[in-house]
Amino acid sequence: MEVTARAPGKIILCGEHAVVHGSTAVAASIDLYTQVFLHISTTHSESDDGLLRLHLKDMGFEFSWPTGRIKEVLPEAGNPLSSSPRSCSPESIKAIANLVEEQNIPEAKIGLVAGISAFIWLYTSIHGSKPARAVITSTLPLGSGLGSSASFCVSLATAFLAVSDAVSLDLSHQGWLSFKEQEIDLVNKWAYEGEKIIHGKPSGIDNTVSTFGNMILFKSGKLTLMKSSMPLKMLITNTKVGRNTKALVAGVSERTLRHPDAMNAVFTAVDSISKELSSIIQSPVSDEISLTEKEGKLEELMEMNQGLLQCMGVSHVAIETVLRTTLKYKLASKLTGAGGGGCVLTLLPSLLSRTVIDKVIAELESCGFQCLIAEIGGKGAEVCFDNSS
Ligand SMILES: Nc1ncnc2c1ncn2[C@@H]1O[C@H](COP(=O)(O)OP(=O)(O)O)[C@@H](O)[C@H]1O
Ligand SMILES: C[C@@](O)(CCOP(=O)(O)O)CC(=O)O
Ligand SMILES: [Mg+2]
Repeated sequence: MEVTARAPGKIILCGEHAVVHGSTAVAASIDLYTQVFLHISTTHSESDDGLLRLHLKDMGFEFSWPTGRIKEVLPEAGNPLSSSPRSCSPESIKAIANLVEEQNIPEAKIGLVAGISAFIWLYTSIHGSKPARAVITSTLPLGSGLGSSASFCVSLATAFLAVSDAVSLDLSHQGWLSFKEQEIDLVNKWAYEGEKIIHGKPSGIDNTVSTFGNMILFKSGKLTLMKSSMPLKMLITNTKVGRNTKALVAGVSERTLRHPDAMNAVFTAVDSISKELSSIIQSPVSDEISLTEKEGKLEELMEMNQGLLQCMGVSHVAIETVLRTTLKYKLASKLTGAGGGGCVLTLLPSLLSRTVIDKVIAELESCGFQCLIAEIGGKGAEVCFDNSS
C-alpha cells in the first residue's frame, strides 16, 4: 500500500520560548512542506525485503534496518498501538540510539540522529516491525526556526496513521485530503511525541500549527484558531547560522532557574504582547488609515518581543545585522523560532513599494543571507493516495 503525506512549516509571530513556560504565542503555517512517500507491506505475499527503509532524498542518505533486528531491541515493535500515542521511554531511546548508531551517520550530519530516532519511534509504535520504505523530501531549511522538526514529525505521523486501523479515509479520493477532526488530533498527539525526541521539552506549538494549519493562538497545550482580518506579508530572512532548538530551549530554562523572578516577568510581558498582537490581527479593518495604524502597532509589538527574546539570551549577531539592515528602511523585525541564528521575520506593510522590498532583499542578500516571502496560514497536514499530485 502507498500513501504520500505532507505537513507545512511555520512562523512564530510572537511568543517563542516564552510559550514553553506557559505564555501565549501566535503562529501561522507557511507554504513550505516536508513530504513523505510511504510504501508499506500489507500482506506477507508481497515481495518485501524484510527491511524498514528510510530515504532522506534531498540529502542523499538511505538507511535500513532488518525488521528482525528492530523486534529484537524494541519491545514496542511487538505491540504497536496506533490509537494511543505514548512517550518514548528512556530504555527505548537507548535502543533506538543503538539502531541509529549502526548506520554510521557522518559526524557533519549528526543533527539528523534526532530526526531518524523520531522516525523509528513513530513508525514502530504505529506499525511495529512491518517492512516499509519511507522517502522524505522537504522544501524547508532544517534547523532554521521554520519548524522543520515538527513538519517532519507531523508528515510522518500523517503517513503512518493514514495506512493504520486508527483512521478511516476515502482511498479513492483524488488529490490532497485532510483528516477528520478526531483523527487529526491523533496525528498531532503522535507528532508531539516525535517532537519530544528532537526538542527535549517542546511546547507543542510547532506540531499543532503544522497539523492544523491556519494561524493559531497557543497557550499551555491549547490552541484557538485565529481569523486574520488584515493582509499579513512577512519577509523571512534566513541568516544561515546553524543552531539547535533543543540546546536553545535548555539554555532559556537554565537562565530561568538562575533568575526566576526576572525571567517570569519577561514571560508575562510576552504573554501580554501575544494577546495584543492577536486581537489587532483579528479586529476589523475599516479603511486604509486603520490598516496602517494596525501595522504600526504590530511593528512595535514585534520589536518589543525581539527585545524580550534578547533578554532570554537567544539573539545572535547575524540576527542583529538583519534588524539593523531592515531598520534602515524603517521596517521592524524579530527572530522567529528558537533563534541563536536561523530566521528573522520582517513585516512588509501593505503600502510598502516593490522597489523598497527589492532594495531590502538585495542588501540582506549581499550580507550572505537568504530571503523569501512565504504564503501564511494555508492548510495543515494532508494525505494523497493517487500518487499523481
Ligand atoms: N527532512 C528531515 N529529515 C530528517 N530529519 C529532519 C528533517 N527535518 C527536520 N529534521 C530533524 O529536525 C532537526 C531540526 O529541528 P530543530 O532544531 O527543531 O529546527 P527547526 O525545527 O527550526 O528546523 C534536524 O536536525 C533533524 O534531526
Ligand atoms: C523555541 C520554541 O518556542 C519554538 C522552536 O521552533 P523551531 O524548532 O526553532 O522551529 C520551542 C517550542 O515552543 O517548543
Ligand atoms: Mg523544531
